[in-house]
Order: sequence, then structure tokens, then C-alpha cells
Amino acid sequence: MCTAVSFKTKDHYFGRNFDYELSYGEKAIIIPRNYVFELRKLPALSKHYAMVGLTSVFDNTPLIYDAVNEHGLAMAGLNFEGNAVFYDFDHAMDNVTPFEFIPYILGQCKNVAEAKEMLTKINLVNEAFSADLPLAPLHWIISDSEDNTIVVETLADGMKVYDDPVGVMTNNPTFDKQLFNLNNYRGLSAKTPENTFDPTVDLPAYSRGMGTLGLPGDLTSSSRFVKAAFVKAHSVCETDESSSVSQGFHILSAIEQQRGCCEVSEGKYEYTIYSACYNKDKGILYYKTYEDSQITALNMHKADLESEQFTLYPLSQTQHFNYAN
Ligand SMILES: C[C@H](CCC(=O)NCCS(=O)(=O)O)[C@H]1CC[C@H]2[C@@H]3[C@H](O)C[C@@H]4C[C@H](O)CC[C@]4(C)[C@H]3C[C@H](O)[C@]12C
Repeated sequence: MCTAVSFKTKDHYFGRNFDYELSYGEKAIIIPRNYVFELRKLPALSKHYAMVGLTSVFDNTPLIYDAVNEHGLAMAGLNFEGNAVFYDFDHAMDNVTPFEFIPYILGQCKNVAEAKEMLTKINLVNEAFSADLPLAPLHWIISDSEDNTIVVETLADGMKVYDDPVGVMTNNPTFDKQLFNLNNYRGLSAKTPENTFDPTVDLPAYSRGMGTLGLPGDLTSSSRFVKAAFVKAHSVCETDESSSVSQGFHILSAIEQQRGCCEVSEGKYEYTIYSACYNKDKGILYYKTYEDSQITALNMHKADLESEQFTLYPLSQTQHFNYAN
């Protein structure tokens, strides 16, 4: 399971939990403007926007999970098992493989409006990276520095591009159903509710937080969608960078997964391998891993963005303690 959330304070942020039972050797990456993205069905992208993100690398090729580009457009791929369909080659379209989709969009679009325009020409073609790395059944969230957010799903009846008014995406079911499900929680509130149940009966508010009674806390993708949307909608925080990034991780921690609670096969557990929080305006990736709660920051603007080589940064996987004595 994974969850992505966009939010804003003074700047605009985009966060993502990467939840899974195994790692493909994820690393942080800065990809400069002149790195040549070879494409399977289209001419290479030899000049494009720079980006910072999280990726695995196979055959010296970055296969990006989530990233933000130098114009503040962010994108992430999340599992969409059983729903994602990729299509046969279409001569009338720009055929892009699913593993090329994130760099293809972030390399060429400044914002969601440009991405929407580009999506009208894209056919996500059913070609895997290699025999060892089959097609990943993903859907994608794309969010810009004006906080416009869309979700892209390729279903049996074609590509759907949904406006995402809550700025949240998880996994199944399809996005329209996820959004509709929020209706079931429209009565939830950060405030203590009045007794409308039966005002003639004494029903005292015996606890704080009674407005959130019924907010799901389980690990299903539909519950995580509701919880992330509620927490984001009610998030209150100072607008400076430190407070905003801290708040971003607090939002993500509301739907993080502790190892042991979701067994996906005998002895294998899904857990939050990393949480990433991007400042879209400043091109900074902040991340934490399951093993290291300290926040690591990677600022793309501190790299040479005119270079032709990407730079990889191993994820920190040892806990950093602040010893008080
Ligand atoms: C499984 C990951 C998504 C995490 C997630 O959503 N988990 C929820 C599981 S569930 O719905 O609740 O069951 C996705 C995100 C990015 C994916 C990877 C990236 O797309 C890059 C390559 C793409 C290759 O085609 C397959 C390997 C791969 C390395 C992918 C493996 C896997 O599908 C990843 C790691």
C-alpha cells in the first residue's frame, strides 16, 4: 500500500509513503537537464527539465517511483493491481512505456495544465522494462506548484484523467470510487459535535476527538484514502520550512505501516519503506526510511543541473540517535 498527499502552507508540498514488502534497492536521485532519457518508442529526451526523486536503477536506467521537477511538478506511481491496463502500440499516439511515464511527463511539463495536454497524446504501451521486470500495475498522481492535482488511471476502457480535489491518492479501487466514498464520512469534524442523536438524553462528550469518531484507522487503501484526506484537510501548521516539512511527515505518519500488521505472504509484511516529502517550489526532497527516522534533505539546485550524468544518493538506513548524555 502506498499513499500520496499534496498540501500547502506558504510553499507547496507533495508527500508519499512507499509501502511494500520488498525493496528494489531504492535510492535518491538528481537527474540534470542533459541526461539522455532513451525511450523505447519515441526519440530520446536529450534536453528536459531537471528532477529530484526516488528511484531504482537497472541497466544504468533510473526507474522512478516519485519525483519533482525544477518547475514544481511532482508525480508518483502507486500500485493499482487488477485495474491497470496497458495498451497495444498505437500509430496515432505517442507510445510511452509505464516505466518511462514519470520522466516523460516531468521532463517536459511545467504544471498540471501542460501534463493534461500531453496526456491527450499519450498511449501507455504494454511493454515491460525486461523479462525480469514485468509491467508494474500502477496509477499515477501528478501535482503542481499551484496545488492542482490529477490522477491518471489506464483502465480496460481507456485512460482516465481525474481532477483530484483532495490531493490524495492510495491504491484500489478506481479514483472515482475513492472520492465518492468520502461522502460516507462527511459528518466527521475536528470539533466536538453537538448531541443531535437525542438531545433529550444526556450524552456528554467524555473524550476529546469525538468529531473524528468513525475515522478509519485500518490499512486498507480505501481507509487510508479517507484518513489521509481528513488529516490533510484539517492540518494546521506554521508556514516556515521546518514546520511545514515536519507537518508533512506527520500527515504521512497518520497512514504509515508498521512492519508486522499486514502479512502479504507467509512471513512477509508490507511496511513503510520510505516516506518522502517534496518542497515543490524549492526542488527539495526530504525523506525518512523505516530504519532511520532522521530527515535527510536533497536539494536539486545544489547540483549542476546542466550536467549529463545523474547522481545517486544511497538511502540512509541506520537510526540516528541524538544522545542527550
Ligand atoms: C509496488 C510499488 C508501489 C507501492 C504500492 O503502491 N504498494 C501498495 C500495494 S497494494 O496495492 O496495497 O497491494 C511500485 C511503485 C514503483 C514501482 C517500480 C517502478 O515502477 C520501477 C520499476 C518498473 C518495472 O516495470 C517493475 C519494477 C519497478 C522497480 C517497479 C516495482 C513496483 O511496481 C514499484 C516499486
